[in-house]
Amino acid sequence: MAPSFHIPQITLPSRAGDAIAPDQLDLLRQACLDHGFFLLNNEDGHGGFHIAPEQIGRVWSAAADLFDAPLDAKRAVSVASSANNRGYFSSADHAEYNKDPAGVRIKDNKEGFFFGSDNLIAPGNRVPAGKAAAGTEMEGYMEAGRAACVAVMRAIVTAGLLAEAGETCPDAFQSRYLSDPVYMAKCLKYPPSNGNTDAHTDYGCITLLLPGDSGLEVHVGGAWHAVPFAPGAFVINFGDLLSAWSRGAVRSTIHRVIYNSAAGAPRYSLPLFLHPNRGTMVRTPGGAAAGGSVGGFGRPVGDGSGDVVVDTYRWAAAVCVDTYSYVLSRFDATYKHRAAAAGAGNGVGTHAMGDNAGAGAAKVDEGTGAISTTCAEAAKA
Ligand SMILES: O=C(O)CCC(=O)C(=O)O
Ligand SMILES: [Fe+2]
Repeated sequence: MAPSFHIPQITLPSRAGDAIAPDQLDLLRQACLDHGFFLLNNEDGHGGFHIAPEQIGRVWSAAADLFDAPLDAKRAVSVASSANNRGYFSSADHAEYNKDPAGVRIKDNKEGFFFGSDNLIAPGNRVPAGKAAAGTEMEGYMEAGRAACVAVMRAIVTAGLLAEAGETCPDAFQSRYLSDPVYMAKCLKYPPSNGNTDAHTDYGCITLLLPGDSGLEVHVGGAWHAVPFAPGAFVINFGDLLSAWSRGAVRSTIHRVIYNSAAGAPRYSLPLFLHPNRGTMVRTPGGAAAGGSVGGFGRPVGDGSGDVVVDTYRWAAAVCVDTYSYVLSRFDATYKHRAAAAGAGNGVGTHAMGDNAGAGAAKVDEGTGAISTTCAEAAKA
């Protein structure tokens, strides 16, 4: 049966250990099971997560400032000329990745700046000459967004969605996997007409998106649905890695952006992608090859509606995935310069795992499985 389509707006505490309201936890759990999208309130009061409106205002100004740099200055810090995958990119720097279930093609024509945490390949973000202040603002926003992602990951564990991986304690989960997470943010700009992002799934654990306008769509129940735009709220969605980690309980769903502005304004957006600490191994469920259901959640491979969650099960066999190598493998698959480097054999793009179990098998460590945890906080939930 096709999942129901409702995108709830949820309030979560930002402080580790603060209780999550039971009704909010229920909404979050259902959204994860159905389609993996919800809106996260960014508000103060009743313990709600809060990034100050002043900081949000500053980061939007910083985004506009970065793109205002002359094209030459942007190209001088091209992601293609960086050793750590940082800097300016356009659709020309990306490999094709359209995943529209019906094969519909839209032209991806956004541009962006890629920022990352220091533990992602090597430290050092790159911004055009004269834009250092905007870069610092983006880095400050990434820190605030990282905390929001950690709060959501704790809620996922509290909601029991990682129980099949043996993870039921938010404190243990946070200290084991999120004490020094790997993360990246993209500062994106879409043109006023036909501003698009191809249909895709995100590949990591959690995406915290600050959209500047409507245009985001998600494929559920065989059809595209608009994700509501609520100014000031974040959109949260989940990637292939968390979907696999949760044995399919948390959905990684195909989405895209189609943007046309009546006012002739560009669309800016700020997605932030969080991955666990380097060294984290995740045991995936397998099952895609057998075509059977996966884990006690009984999630079938696809739901017959066309919004096949096949990437959830990108690993046909149950394997232990080195999450950091996996992230790099996705860079190799999606950024042309990294694929080229891998082909040239210079060692930059040699993480050829992730898309198929065969290549991933080199990274398998079957001895590293999930670790059971229980604690009072989970028991309370
Ligand atoms: O710009 C948006 O609203 C969404 C972008 C997105 O899906 C992504 O970067 O993964
Ligand atoms: Fe995305």
